[in-house]
Amino acid sequence: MSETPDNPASGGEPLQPGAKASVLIEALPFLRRYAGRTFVVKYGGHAMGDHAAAASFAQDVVLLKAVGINPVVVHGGGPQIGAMLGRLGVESRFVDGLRVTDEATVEIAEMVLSGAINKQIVAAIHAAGGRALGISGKDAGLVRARKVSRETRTQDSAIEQMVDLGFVGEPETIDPKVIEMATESGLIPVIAPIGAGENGETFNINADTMAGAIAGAMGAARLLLLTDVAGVLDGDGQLVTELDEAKIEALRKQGVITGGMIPKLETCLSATRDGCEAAVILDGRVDHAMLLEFFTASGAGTLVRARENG
Ligand SMILES: Nc1ncnc2c1ncn2[C@@H]1O[C@H](COP(=O)(O)OP(=O)(O)O)[C@@H](O)[C@H]1O
Ligand SMILES: CC(=O)N[C@@H](CCC(=O)OP(=O)(O)O)C(=O)O
Repeated sequence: MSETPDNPASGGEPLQPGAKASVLIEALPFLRRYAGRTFVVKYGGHAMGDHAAAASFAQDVVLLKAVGINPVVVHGGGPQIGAMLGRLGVESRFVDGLRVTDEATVEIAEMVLSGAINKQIVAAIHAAGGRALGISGKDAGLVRARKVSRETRTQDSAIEQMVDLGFVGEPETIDPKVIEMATESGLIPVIAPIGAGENGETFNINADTMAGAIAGAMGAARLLLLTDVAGVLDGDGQLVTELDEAKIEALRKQGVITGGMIPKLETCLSATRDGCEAAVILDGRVDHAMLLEFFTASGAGTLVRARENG
């Protein structure tokens, strides 16, 4: 389908000229505020969906770049790693949202993340008219990782025990020079959540954690976590539009925040403590979710800051 101004790739009725002008005027304060700033976008495996969803995501990223914002994409691929492990007959399990990663698993995780998915996203950005550079945390010393250990409770024991997660890592140091070089050259960095350890070993890093560490180290204006829910929901299933550390703690005590949302919110808090201005959890399945978040006054999803007005 050809993309003319009156035949947008996203479909729908063309806007009247007056409405088009209003949309652009509404975006003006946001364009002025964020020009030249870095937005770290975490694109999760669940949010990737089908070809159309990937194309819509890529268009948003290219548009951000075109208006002078510097998008940095960090991607996941948990479901896709799971599918490949299944095809190869390798069993997999999670502890507190982290995949227990033995030698065979880390090899497959790197192949899926740095190979297949990274290049699919690069291709989608190129198809949308941008230029992307696909790398992992291993490239140019971007992420030095260290091993993660977890204390957890087994079903039949009340005692916390250390669980060896194998080659699961977390960023220890970040050297964002390669990101800055790419950005200054007009490229959009697309980063797979794989890092190298002190002795050259490969570590599998949770993609939220990777994105949060990069956003914090770069002092990003925003960390955007695209997932498969509208944002953080309260006990009545209603979207919570703003959260700080105290409110998160209260929701946790009520048992409202569970599963993958716990590490996600921890990532948001640590990124904002480290220097990222704010994090937003939003629904990556919604067409053009990022544009709705950035360029409309009402925003979308849940905005997280370490402190209220922080
Ligand atoms: N209070 C909450 N609000 C929204 N989602 C929640 C909440 N508590 C737990 N969740 C769960 O967190 C999930 C998102 O985390 P996760 O599955 O790790 O996402 P991703 O794979 O995109 O990183 C949601 O699909 C939902 O099942
Ligand atoms: C250690 C660990 O759990 N790594 C993740 C990396 C991918 C990821 O985080 O992908 P999503 O964002 O799509 O969940 C994994 O192996 O699934």
